[in-house]
Amino acid sequence: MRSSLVPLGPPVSQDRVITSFPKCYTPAACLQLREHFHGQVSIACQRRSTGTVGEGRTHVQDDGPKTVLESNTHVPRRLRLSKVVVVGDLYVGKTSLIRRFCRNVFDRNYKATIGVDFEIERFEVAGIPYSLQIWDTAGQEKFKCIASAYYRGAQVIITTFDLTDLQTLDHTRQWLEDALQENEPGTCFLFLVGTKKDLLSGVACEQAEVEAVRLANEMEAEYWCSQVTGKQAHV
Ligand SMILES: Nc1nc2c(ncn2[C@@H]2O[C@H](COP(=O)(O)OP(=O)(O)OP(=O)(O)O)[C@@H](O)[C@H]2O)c(=O)[nH]1
Repeated sequence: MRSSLVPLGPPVSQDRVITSFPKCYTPAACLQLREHFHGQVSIACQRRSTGTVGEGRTHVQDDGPKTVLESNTHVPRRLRLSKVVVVGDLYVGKTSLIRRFCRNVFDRNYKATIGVDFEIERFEVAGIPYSLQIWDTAGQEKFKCIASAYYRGAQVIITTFDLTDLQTLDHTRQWLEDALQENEPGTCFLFLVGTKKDLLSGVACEQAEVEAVRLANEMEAEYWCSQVTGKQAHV
């Protein structure tokens, strides 16, 4: 079935088109992909998940109700969008992580984030356009109150620390607490990300990761590590 939503902007890059799903999230579970699903239910689901998308009309014809979502390019449509907030101490690599993910670049020169910044990354999930709005916050204490104004309404909180500096891991609990304070309990997916894995190896790395996994379990977050340098970038 053809997606009835009008994509905004240029086509989504191939690596952002998601057609395979983890167990339980099969394409068959997506209403918009079911050929014989009742049109009115499909349109209701599309509306529900987007708020305002789909200025559709329902035509009742002789052979039963048929729903047509018409693309009206003059009417701005709201994107399906999730807000991701990245927090953590200064210099741990938040900006580098986001820039590698969104632009596939890495810069060794440190330029402190002033306040906040954000990137929009577009995906296509089961034929439906979907975007992540990724907020990069400043780690410097003096910008904390500016950055924290942007924590509200997050669906995902990524708390970062530097694997080579375990003090930054100790501080993650506070960063997470601050971000959670601005959001309804139980509404955010939580991740703890250890950065700069390329700078650490052997026992030191194992020890840092054991500690991080333990803390992630306590925070009910999922632990990941990253290295965003060179061609071996890995998140
Ligand atoms: N070797 C290595 N260096 C990294 C990695 N990620 C970031 N860096 C370096 O670490 C420094 C700090 O990175 P940023 O991404 O600017 O740190 P930040 O957390 O955004 O800093 P603030 O904006 O001050 O909060 C930069 O010099 C980066 O080049 C990594 O995976 N490996």
